[in-house]
Amino acid sequence: MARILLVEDDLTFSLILENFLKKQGYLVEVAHRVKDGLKLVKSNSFQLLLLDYRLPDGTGLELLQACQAEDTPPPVIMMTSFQDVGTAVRAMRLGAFDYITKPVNPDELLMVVQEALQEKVKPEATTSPKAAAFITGNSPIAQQLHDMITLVAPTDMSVLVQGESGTGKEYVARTIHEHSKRAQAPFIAIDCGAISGEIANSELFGHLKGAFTGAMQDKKGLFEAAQGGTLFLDEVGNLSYEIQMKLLRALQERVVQPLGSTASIPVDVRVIAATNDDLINSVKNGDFREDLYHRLNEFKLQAPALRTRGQDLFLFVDHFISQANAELDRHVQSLSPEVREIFRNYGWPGNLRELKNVVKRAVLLTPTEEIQKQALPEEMYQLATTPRPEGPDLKAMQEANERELILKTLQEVRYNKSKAARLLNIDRKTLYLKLQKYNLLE
Ligand SMILES: Nc1ncnc2c1ncn2[C@@H]1O[C@H](COP(=O)(O)OP(=O)(O)OP(=O)(O)O)[C@@H](O)[C@H]1O
Repeated sequence: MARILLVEDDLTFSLILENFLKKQGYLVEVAHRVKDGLKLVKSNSFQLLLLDYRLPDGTGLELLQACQAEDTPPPVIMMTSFQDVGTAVRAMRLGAFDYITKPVNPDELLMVVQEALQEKVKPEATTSPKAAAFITGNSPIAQQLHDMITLVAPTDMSVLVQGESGTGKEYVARTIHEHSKRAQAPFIAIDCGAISGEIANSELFGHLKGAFTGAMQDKKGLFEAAQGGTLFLDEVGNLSYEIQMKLLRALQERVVQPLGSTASIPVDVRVIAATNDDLINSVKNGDFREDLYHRLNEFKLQAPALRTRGQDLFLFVDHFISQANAELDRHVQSLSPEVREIFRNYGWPGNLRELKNVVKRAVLLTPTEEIQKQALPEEMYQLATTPRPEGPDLKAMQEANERELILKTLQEVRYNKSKAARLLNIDRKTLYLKLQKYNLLE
C-alpha cells in the first residue's frame, strides 16, 4: 500500500482529499504547513508527495527541493491554482512528476497519482520515445526550426537548444540524434535541474565502489553509457561549477574520470544541451563558465513558444487527443467550436506540456466525441471567454477587444500585473481598475 504525504493548508479540502485517497486504498499523512511537511519527509518514507503550492509559511517548491536532495526522491505532484500554472511548470523543471490545477477533479487526481506511482523515481536518464511519436508542424517558424535541425544533425557540432519550458526542447534534441550518423547508438537524456552535487557527478561521469558513502558498487556514468551516441543535458544551467569543469574536460579532451578513480576513460559522445533562460546572463553573472558556454553553443536553436505557432496548435490538439484516447480508452474526435475559440485565445505559458495536460484531462472527462468547455479547468474558460456584442455597438466591441488584450497579456506574463501593465502601456492602478471592470480579478 503506497504511503502518500499530502501538504495542503485548506483544512476542508485536505480532509476531502485525504478521505478520497484512503478510500482508494492509500495510506495518507497530512500536514498543513511547509515546516510540518519537512519534518514528516525527514522522519518517514513516502512513495508520493501531493503538495499545494501556496502554503502559509512558504511554498510547496521548498518541500519539492528538500525531497530532491534525497538519494531516491519520491515523485511529487503539485496542486496549483490556474493562475500559478507558470509556477507549476517551473516545479516540473525542478523535478516534480506532474501538476494538477485546482479545483481538483477526483478522476484526474487518481489518474496522475496512479501514473506517478508506476513511474520510476526521478532523476533518471531516459531513452525517450522515438521522434515518430512527435509532429513537426506547418507554421513557418516550425518549418524553419525543422530546416535548421536537418542542417545541423549530420554534423558533429554541439547544439544549444533554447526555449521556454515545455516547448519541446527534448524533442528537438531527439530529432537531431535520429538524423545524425549516431542514430544507431544510444540517445540519453538527463535533467540537470533534478540532480545536484555528488549525484550529478556520479550520474554523468560514474563512480567506483566506495567513492562516497552509499557507493556500494562501481557505476558507469552517462557519458560512457552514451558511447558513440548523443547525451542530452536538459537545464544545463543548473550544473554546479565543479561539474561544469568536468563537463568541459569531457568535451575538449574527450575523456571522463569516474569519482574515486584516477583513470581517464575515452568517450565519443555528442552533447546537446538545453536551457530555459538566457544562459548568456548566467555567464555574465559568473554562474556559468564562459568557455563551456561557447563549447556547448557551437550551434544555437530556438524552440518556439506555442503561442507563436499559429494553426500548429490544432495539429498538436489532434495529436494529443489521439494519444489520450489510446491511453484512457476514450473516443474523443474533436473540440467544440467554443473550446477551439478558448484554445485560440489562451496564451499557453506552459506550452506543449500544458496543452498536453489540458487535453488529456479533457479527454478523461469526455465520454462523448466532442470536448465541451466544462471539461476544461474552470478558470480557463471563465477567463478566456469574452462575450462579443451582437449588433454594431462600437463601445461594446472596443471593450470586448480591450478585455481580450488584457487577458492575453496577463497570460503571456503569467499573471505578473506589473509586467502586464508595462506591456499594455498603462499604470498598475489603471490595470487594476480594468480588471475589476471586466471581472478578471482572482
Ligand atoms: N513536436 C512534438 N510533437 C508532439 N509532442 C511533443 C512535441 N514536442 C514536445 N512534445 C510533448 O510536449 C511535452 C514537453 O516536451 P519537452 O519535454 O520536450 O519540452 P522541454 O522544452 O524539454 O521542457 P522543459 O523545459 O520543461 O524541460 C512532452 O510531453 C512532449 O512529449
